[in-house]
Amino acid sequence: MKTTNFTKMQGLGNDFIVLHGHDRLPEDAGALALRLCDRHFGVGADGLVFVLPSERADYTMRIINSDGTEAEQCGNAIRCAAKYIHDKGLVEQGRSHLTIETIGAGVQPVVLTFEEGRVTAVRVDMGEPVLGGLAVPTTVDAEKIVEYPLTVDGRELRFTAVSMGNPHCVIFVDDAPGEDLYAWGPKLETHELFPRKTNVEFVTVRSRGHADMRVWERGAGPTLACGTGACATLVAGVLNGVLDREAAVSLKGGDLLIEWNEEDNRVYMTGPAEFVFEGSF
Ligand SMILES: N[C@@H](CCC[C@H](N)C(=O)O)C(=O)O
Repeated sequence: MKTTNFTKMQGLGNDFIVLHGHDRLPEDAGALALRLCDRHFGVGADGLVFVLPSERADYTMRIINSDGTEAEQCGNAIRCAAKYIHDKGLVEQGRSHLTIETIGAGVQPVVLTFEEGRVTAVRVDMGEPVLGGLAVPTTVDAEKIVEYPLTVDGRELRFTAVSMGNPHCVIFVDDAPGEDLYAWGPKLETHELFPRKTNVEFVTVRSRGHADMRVWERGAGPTLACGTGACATLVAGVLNGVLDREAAVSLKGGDLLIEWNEEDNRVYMTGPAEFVFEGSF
């Protein structure tokens, strides 16, 4: 029987099973993610991450959600992939600048921070945000997608749709940590307004430089952190005039520093990545 080695990693508690050694995404990647990500019958994770060869960058990262669907992009996973690529010796040791290709954001430059030769933090160029973008149908005017009204089960909400390569629906509320994600997450994720479904972020702004965010992820449910969600939150906060272009976004699993640069229009995310354990199946 064939044995495959894996590495369990996490970025702010958003956890992944990382596989390396395939020359392309396997055809059964979705089925494998469903089996391995299961927290009772498998290894347990929010997603399955493949570190693959790239013709345009140092490596390619592909991410399959725990429900078996592929996501275009994942902020926490790309930091984990960067640490994996360096610390496992896939590039020369001590090299601080890498490029990683994703299907949602193309070639993404990343900058590594080291302690005792090991990566502790990663700054990722997450690309240019798109207002609306693939988050909403083409029939909705992108200019109107800031604080767009939506009624779900009698609750009147307003959301800002931002694509960071993957779709996000950002909702500003009074008490994000108090939101019942299980009640509202699935209804918003699968709402007919979002053609490719959506990640859902509830956000409470604490100051112009700090917001609390809770997330219900498309294809994974409630996770402890979402990097692309934190980026979408910052962009939505700037567009709504409530956040500065650089802010800390506090998630259940910890904080991310997000910057939306005025000059190049790109979003930069900085945060940690860690190994958890190794195994085989
Ligand atoms: N946890 C992620 C996003 C993972 C993909 C997402 N569930 C989707 O389907 O778009 C992050 O850190 O960005």
